[in-house]
Amino acid sequence: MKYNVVERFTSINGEGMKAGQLAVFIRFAGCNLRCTYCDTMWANDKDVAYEPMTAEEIYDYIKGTGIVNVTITGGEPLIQAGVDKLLELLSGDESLYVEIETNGSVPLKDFMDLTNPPSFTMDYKLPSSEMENGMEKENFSYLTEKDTLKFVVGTMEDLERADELIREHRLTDTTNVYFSPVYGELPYEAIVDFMKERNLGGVTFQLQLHKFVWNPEERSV
Ligand SMILES: C[S@@+](CC[C@H](N)C(=O)[O-])C[C@H]1O[C@@H](n2cnc3c(N)ncnc32)[C@H](O)[C@@H]1O
Ligand SMILES: Nc1nc2[nH]cc(C(=O)O)c2c(=O)[nH]1
Ligand code: SF4
Ligand SMILES: [Mg+2]
Repeated sequence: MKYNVVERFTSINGEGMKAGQLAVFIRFAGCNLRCTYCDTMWANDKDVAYEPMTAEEIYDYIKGTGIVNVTITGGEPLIQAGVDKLLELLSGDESLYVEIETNGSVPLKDFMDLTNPPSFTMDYKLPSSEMENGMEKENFSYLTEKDTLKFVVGTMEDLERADELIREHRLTDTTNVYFSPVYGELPYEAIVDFMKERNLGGVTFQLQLHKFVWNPEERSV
């Protein structure tokens, strides 16, 4: 079994609960969605160059870095054939903290009986992504305090929809809820003002750190 790896690199994690910490990134090719704002659409091009790697080769690369935080991303990692086998291998190494960045369209129930499961950082695609119809709402019930639900917000309509979902599904009671701005869209102050007006105490506002350390277009950072 080989996986189509378009990027493998070390950096600081720019997002989520491990933001600011060193992490190893494995980025897979291909995605089943086409978000309007995607900053990694190049990885979803049908002709994108990739390095075929076995699960063992990926594991050896990760261990060779000496970094314990691992982010498996893409593209969409959970549509990769045999990804459960890779996750099983990685989950066998208790010294690793494995995070999966996933787009909310793939049923998480298929990954619930992994020993030592990874931390799922799951998007819910809001209206401005034009991909909300692809969302698997049942996934909300699989997210726990070890996971993250990320709302990437580009418009005030996105914020209103996120607030509606947070309240309807009581999301901040069960998982870590993040607001992350679509880069260059809404003023950050507008998002914080919205959080204050709606008393969204359980939500974490994040910025993609790597887009402030490097050029926002830079790859492998
Ligand atoms: C490139 S995606 C790959 C993982 C998965 N396909 C997903 O969408 O969650 C990684 C993260 O970057 C976010 N992202 C993509 N483009 C962005 C942008 N222009 N501004 C802010 N976040 C963005 C996605 O929403 C997702 O949370
Ligand atoms: N530094 C850095 N941190 C990240 N966290 C999640 C990323 C992603 O593209 O999934 C990412 C990324 O692309 N770069
Ligand atoms: S799901 Fe993720 S990789 Fe796919 S288009 Fe959207 S942001 Fe890009
Ligand atoms: Mg990224």
